[in-house]
Amino acid sequence: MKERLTIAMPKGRIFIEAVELLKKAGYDLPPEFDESRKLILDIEQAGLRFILAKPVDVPTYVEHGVADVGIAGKDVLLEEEREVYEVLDLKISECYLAVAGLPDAKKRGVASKVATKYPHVASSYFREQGEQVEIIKLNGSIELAPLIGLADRIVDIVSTGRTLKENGLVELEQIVPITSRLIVNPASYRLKDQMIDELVNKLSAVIEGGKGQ
Ligand SMILES: Nc1ncnc2c1ncn2[C@@H]1O[C@H](COP(=O)(O)OP(=O)(O)OP(=O)(O)O)[C@@H](O)[C@H]1O
Ligand SMILES: O=P(O)(O)OC[C@H]1O[C@H](OP(=O)(O)OP(=O)(O)O)[C@H](O)[C@@H]1O
Repeated sequence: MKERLTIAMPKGRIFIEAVELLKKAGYDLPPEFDESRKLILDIEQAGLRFILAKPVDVPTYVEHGVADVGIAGKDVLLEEEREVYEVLDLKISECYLAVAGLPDAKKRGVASKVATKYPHVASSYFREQGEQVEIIKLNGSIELAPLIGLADRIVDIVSTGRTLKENGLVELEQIVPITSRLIVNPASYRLKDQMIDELVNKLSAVIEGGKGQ
């Protein structure tokens, strides 16, 4: 039987750019890919199986080996710290993690509260800065926290800066630039090295080729 490679794809924002990248790399993805509500899609001739997961769960599927490879934002990889190899920067879904707050946030002083979807990244960052903060985990609408008095500052993704601006918040510090990465299960990397190398090489060619554009 032909060997099959299972790829964990993040639904949502990254999905469209990732599909475009795979198509440019020569993977003939059927039109149903863009429209389907199915969570498992097979491309028999190419020996590929795609599973569509919530972005934050992609490293979990790859760590457990039910997916051989996956596409995940660097933000998720930093937060989740899963046992996976990060093999390629796909240079898609660019954004960055930043500290933000109300314009007077820095003057607030001790017992500072920070709201975030990224408690691990945020606590490491403030520890490195030598600042003691209380981290409050939220799951979305992070910008609401300082407006409503739940926190003084937030750690969140910034892309266009529009969400901060429209809510009267300002960026205080940039933490780390973010792009999506190709991740690989360590055992799959040994057992399916040919298929994985082929995928990495084809994607690399597109990424390198796109640099000058
Ligand atoms: N403006 C942005 N806001 C959030 N994530 C972004 C942005 N731009 C790029 N990204 C990337 O996209 C990923 C999030 O994708 P998406 O918003 O679809 O998932 P999600 O946060 O799980 O969404 P939801 O919780 O609404 O399902 C992030 O991990 C990040 O790497
Ligand atoms: O700089 P911008 O281009 O405005 O993008 C950044 C915003 O987008 C994301 O939110 P998302 O739309 O994923 O909503 P949620 O996290 O609040 O669910 C992120 O958490 C910021 O709020």
